[in-house]
This record gives sequence, C-alpha cells and structure tokens, in this order.
Amino acid sequence: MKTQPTASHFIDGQYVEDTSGEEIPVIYPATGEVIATVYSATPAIVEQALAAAHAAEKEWAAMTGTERGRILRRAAQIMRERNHDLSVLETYDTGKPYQETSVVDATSGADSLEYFGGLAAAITGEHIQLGEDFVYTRREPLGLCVGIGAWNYPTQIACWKGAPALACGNTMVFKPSETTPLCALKVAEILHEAGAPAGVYNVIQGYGPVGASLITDSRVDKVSLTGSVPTGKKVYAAAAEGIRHVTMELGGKSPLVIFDDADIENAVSGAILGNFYSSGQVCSNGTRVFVQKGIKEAFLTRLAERLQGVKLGDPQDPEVNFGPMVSEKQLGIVEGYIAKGIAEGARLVCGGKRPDMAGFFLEPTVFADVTDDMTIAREEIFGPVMSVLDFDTEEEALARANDTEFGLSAGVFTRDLSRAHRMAAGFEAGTCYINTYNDAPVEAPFGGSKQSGVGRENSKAAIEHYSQIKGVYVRTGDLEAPF
Ligand SMILES: NC(=O)C1=CN([C@@H]2O[C@H](COP(=O)(O)OP(=O)(O)OC[C@H]3O[C@@H](n4cnc5c(N)ncnc54)[C@H](O)[C@@H]3O)[C@@H](O)[C@H]2O)C=CC1
Ligand SMILES: CCCCCC(=O)O
Repeated sequence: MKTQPTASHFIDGQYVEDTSGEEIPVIYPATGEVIATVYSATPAIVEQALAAAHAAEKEWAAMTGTERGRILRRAAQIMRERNHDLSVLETYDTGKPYQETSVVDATSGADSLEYFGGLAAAITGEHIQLGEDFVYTRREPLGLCVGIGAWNYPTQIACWKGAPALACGNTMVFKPSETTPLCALKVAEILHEAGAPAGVYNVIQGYGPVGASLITDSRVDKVSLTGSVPTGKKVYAAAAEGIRHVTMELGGKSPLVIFDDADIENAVSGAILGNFYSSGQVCSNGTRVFVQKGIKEAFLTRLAERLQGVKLGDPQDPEVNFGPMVSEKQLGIVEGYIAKGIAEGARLVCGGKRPDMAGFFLEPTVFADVTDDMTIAREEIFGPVMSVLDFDTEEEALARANDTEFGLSAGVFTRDLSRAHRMAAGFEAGTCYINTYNDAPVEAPFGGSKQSGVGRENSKAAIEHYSQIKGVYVRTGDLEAPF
C-alpha cells in the first residue's frame, strides 16, 4: 500500500503540492515510523482552496437535488468497491485494527454519502395557504462550509461533514487532523471521480492555525468541527465573529449504567465496546461505568475473563483486535491519567502498562472502586481506560451520571423496560443507548449537549444544519396601507 499521497492537498478537482509549507510527518502508530510526509497549507494554498470552493458554489447549488444525489451515491459505490484499500489506509493513518477499519470507517463514510445522496432530492420547502394569500418556503444552501476533523475517524468524519453539506448544495473545504492527514484526500479524490465538479469538495492539510484561518474568511458561511472542548470553544468564538453557522462535535465523559437485572454477558460487551473499541479513542465512549452493587464483582470477574480475548499486535493483521494509540503524545496523556488514577486510590483491576513492543501500544485498563471526585472519573482520557463506579439506587445512578459538564452520550443495561426508558429520558446527553453502546447508523442523529457540542450529524437532523429556510409571502389581492 502506497501511503505517500500524490500531494498534500486536493483543490479544485486535482492534487496540489506546496512543499514550502510546514512539514507534517505521518507516523504509523504501530511502529513509530514515518510512512509519509505532507505539508501544511500556506496562506496561498488556503486562498486557493477557498477561492475554488467559492467559485464552485453557483453551479453546484443550481443542480437539482437528484443530480447532486446521484453523484454522492456514485461516490458511495466507489468507496465500497475500494473498501479494502481505504481500510488499510485508515489503519496506517490511525493504527486502528484492520478488523475494525474494514467494517466501520469507509463503510460508515459510504453509508453517509448514500444516505444523504438519497435525501438530496427530498430537500424541499413547503406551501402554506393563508386565505387568498400564501407563503412558500425555499430550503437553500448556506454556501461555503468549512469542515475540521479530529484524528480518530478521519474517513468517517470527512464524509459525515461532506455528505450533508454537499447534498444541501453547499461546497466544502475540509481540513483533517494533522495527526491523520491521509484518508480525507481519498474522499476528495473519489467525490471528484464520481462527478462532483471541481471545487465542490477540497481538502487541505495543516495544524490549528490553518483551521483558524479558514473560519474567519468572509467567504465562509458555516464551520463544522469535530474535536476537543477547548478547541470547540476557540472555533465557536471565531465563527461568532462572522455570525457563522456552526456544528460542534466535541468531547465527552459519558456514563454507562448497569443494573443488577442486566444480562451480564451483554453488559460486559457494552462496556468493552464503550471503552476499548478503537483502543478507547472514541468521543462517545461510556468511560464511567456505574455498576449496581449486587453484580459488581460478577461483572468485574466476567470482564477480566473477556479481556483475555484481546489480541494486541500489528493492526494490519486481520486477527488483531486491539491496536496502538494514535500517537506518542496521546499515549503519554493516557499514561498520565493511569498514574493519576493509582495515585488517587482507584483499584487497578487489569492493564495499565505498555507491552514490550514497538509502537504506541497500551494494554486495555480497568479501574474499580473509582469515586466521582477522582480525575479519571471527571476528565476525558481518550484512551483504553475504564472507570468502574458502584451505585445503590436508580435515582443515585442518574444523578451521578449527569454530574458532568459533558453531555455527549449515555447508556443503560437493564431488563426493566420502564426503567430503561426512564433512564434514557433522564440522561443529560444527546446520544443514548439501551442494552447496547456506540451504534452509529447514519439514520440516527449523533451529537452532544452541554459542553459536548451543538448540532447533530447524520439523520434528517443534519439537513437543518447545512441549509436555511427562506419564507416568501405572496399576496394575490390589492394591498392597503394607512396612508
Ligand atoms: N464529538 C465527536 O464526534 C468527537 C470528538 N472528538 C474529540 O476530539 C479530541 C481528540 O481529537 P484531536 O484531534 O486531538 O482534537 P483537537 O481539538 O486537538 O483538534 C481537532 C481539530 O481542530 C483543529 N484545530 C485545533 N485548534 C484549532 C483552532 N484554534 N481553530 C481551528 N481549528 C483548530 C486541529 O488541527 C484538528 O484538526 C478529543 O477531545 C475528543 O473527545 C474526537 C472525535 C469525535
Ligand atoms: C460511535 C462512533 C461514532 C464516532 C464518533 C467519533 O468520531 O468519535
């Protein structure tokens, strides 16, 4: 697999290189080796991308939804045909096991292109009859959208932002995370191959300042960020300068509540999916696992048994189910939290160490006897660290689950249907799960409340965030005035 891209950027329907920009080494997390190099966008490259997207707006918006949808669906088809190569590249970019990337990342991206490609023709206004007068509404594009991605799902994020944006008739300049720059270029290449006119979807590389320079440009009408809460606050503030539309998909410290009557095998599966999938680098993870006291030891015992099934190793090996952290920096951050958990008195049940191998690997780690005030229970770790907390009653569990500045996701395992829906109704979170965790079908809205974000990605809800309604009042008779 060639990991060195044709060039660093994809602008106006072609690859563009400018090596005068700051060098961004692409490091394979499984070995620590540099596997490619891209260059941060210079102001000239930023200008070239914004000018291309701005120039493409008129033609793309003038297409019918059916015509735009056809191109998005064609792009989805190409992604599915190339799923293997796109999955291998995603593994090189992120270190996530091929066992995961081959069924999640490009697939989820193709799903979003297919879904919004199908919706595009149905994005319409309405007619409101008012006696002899009437109002009709037009659902119009916002214009030029900027997408800014995080490093944990580079293909998916590039598509989850691009698909609804393009379906609504907008153009996009997308900047992937500097940590995982490779995959978004393929998304841009495939959209162009599928028939998107030059300039409709552009990808440029760069660190935070490049992202910042995109937001404040007068041609930009919307910004959609996936990233940390601190970055979200900066981006939101910068977008406010131009009263720009925003979507904020930020961090979390989500609760997973497991009651005595839960099916333990399923609850352990939920805890594993909500803490160790993608080596724990998932924003919506249920990293505060509240276990009712009656089943705490049974849960911990079964969890430890199931963790014996972890096969840590070369993520390109289809047999491997647990990969490295995305970077040495992230590995160090997570190790710092593990040390903090031990120092503050949490019980280390398993994991916590780097295995003796190259790359940024860390064992899946479980803490028990965690209390709400501990750092590992309050702060987002973004790594394979599960905190298990005990609780007695439903009321106590819900209150503690909600006692956080975040509000991204929340999950509950119980056989009591009334209690399950009571908990879902009570959770202060945008995305909830009952007897499951982290399912993310494109048909369902995804996003957070409180500090975890603004807006929703996927589902019909995304159309609201990538289009605007114009109301037109039509008077059919004469118009009187007081003078
Ligand atoms: N809610 C969600 O769907 C997700 C949220 N995240 C969050 O993202 C974090 C991990 O990803 P990172 O890439 O480390 O996040 P990050 O916040 O460091 O960077 C995210 C993106 O923002 C860009 N950026 C940084 N400063 C900027 C600025 N001032 N203006 C414009 N752009 C700027 C970065 O270059 C990067 O592309 C975690 O906190 C995680 O919770 C990650 C994935 C999904
Ligand atoms: C549940 C998986 C959704 C992916 C959200 C993220 O980008 O972390």
